Amino acid sequence: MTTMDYDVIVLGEVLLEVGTSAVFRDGVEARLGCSGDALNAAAAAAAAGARVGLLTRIGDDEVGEGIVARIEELGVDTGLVDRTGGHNGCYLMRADPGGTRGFAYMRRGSAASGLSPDDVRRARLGERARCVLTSGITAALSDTARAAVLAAKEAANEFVYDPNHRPALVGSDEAAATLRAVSEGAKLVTPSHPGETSALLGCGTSEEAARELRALGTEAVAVTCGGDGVLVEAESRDGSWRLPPVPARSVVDQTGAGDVFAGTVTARLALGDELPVAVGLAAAAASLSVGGRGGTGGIPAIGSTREHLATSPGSVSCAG
Ligand SMILES: Nc1ncnc2c1ncn2[C@@H]1O[C@H](COP(=O)(O)OP(=O)(O)OP(=O)(O)O)[C@@H](O)[C@H]1O
Ligand SMILES: O=C(O)C(=O)C[C@H](O)[C@H](O)CO
Repeated sequence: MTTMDYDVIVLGEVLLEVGTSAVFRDGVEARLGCSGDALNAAAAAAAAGARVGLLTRIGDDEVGEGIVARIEELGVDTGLVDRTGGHNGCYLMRADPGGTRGFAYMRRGSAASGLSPDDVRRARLGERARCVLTSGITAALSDTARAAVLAAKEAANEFVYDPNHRPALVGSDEAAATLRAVSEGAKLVTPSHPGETSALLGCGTSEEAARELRALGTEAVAVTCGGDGVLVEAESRDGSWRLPPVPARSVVDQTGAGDVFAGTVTARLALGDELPVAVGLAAAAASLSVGGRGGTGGIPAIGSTREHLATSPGSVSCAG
């Protein structure tokens, strides 16, 4: 096997994150961070042991400097980052005491919304990465960003897609069309249930959604069901199988749990784990991540993830 520069390249936008525990008003206390589904997933993939590059555009200003420094601090390579003109995207994130969140975006016209197939061509994904991970949020940034997602699907050796539907960014018909366009031949698709399975696939159960995506030609599907575990359907198995929930030690903020799942499972598959092992580790990492604040606040190192999975009731083996 030839040596590649990266195990995983993640395509998407990094956002400034302004986190509060109250509805926004003048003078409310807030916590500033860096997040966005692409960074959350890339950081999780790096924490899971992969060599990860982020393919994105970041504003060529002081805020952008801070964002690049944070990406590197999270163990993610910035060699594919284009420091371009324009402002960085931002979002207000409110986490209620139970961990449920609300988002408000300020990202229209952001630097990363200029992502295009040219960025994908320049990155030489097929030569440089075992696996590419991107999402419905990336495709919703702009028409050119959606084209970049489609180009990434074509160029990638292996392609993982997290539908991450955000109705504030894109209508469900367009998001569903993108999901259908990228599903054929994808290595893995990770919709969440019931939100995305119903809005994008019109399915009432996780099993139905998994079957629908498999019929579109996806090699494997992992439907994430919040605290209720993960439903997996793959080529190599008879029908579907369900990973029991990996109970969280504490639930502070569920923002980014799905991104941590997607980043971890992609990393572990790229590193050669079998699907059941990769899914188990991803669920354990996501379960730990809800104990921290913000999209990158609670991402565990792989050792803690393995230990958490091993001590979870009904745990599956994570050897290897
Ligand atoms: N309360 C919880 N307890 C344990 N594990 C959780 C909990 N919430 C989420 N998880 C883990 O995270 C995975 C992803 O969660 P979920 O299905 O809510 O993703 P999501 O809606 O895509 O999240 P996001 O869009 O914020 O990234 C779940 O399958 C589960 O493994
Ligand atoms: O990337 C985005 O658009 C976000 O909404 C930021 C959040 O961290 C992300 O959605 C959590 O999954």
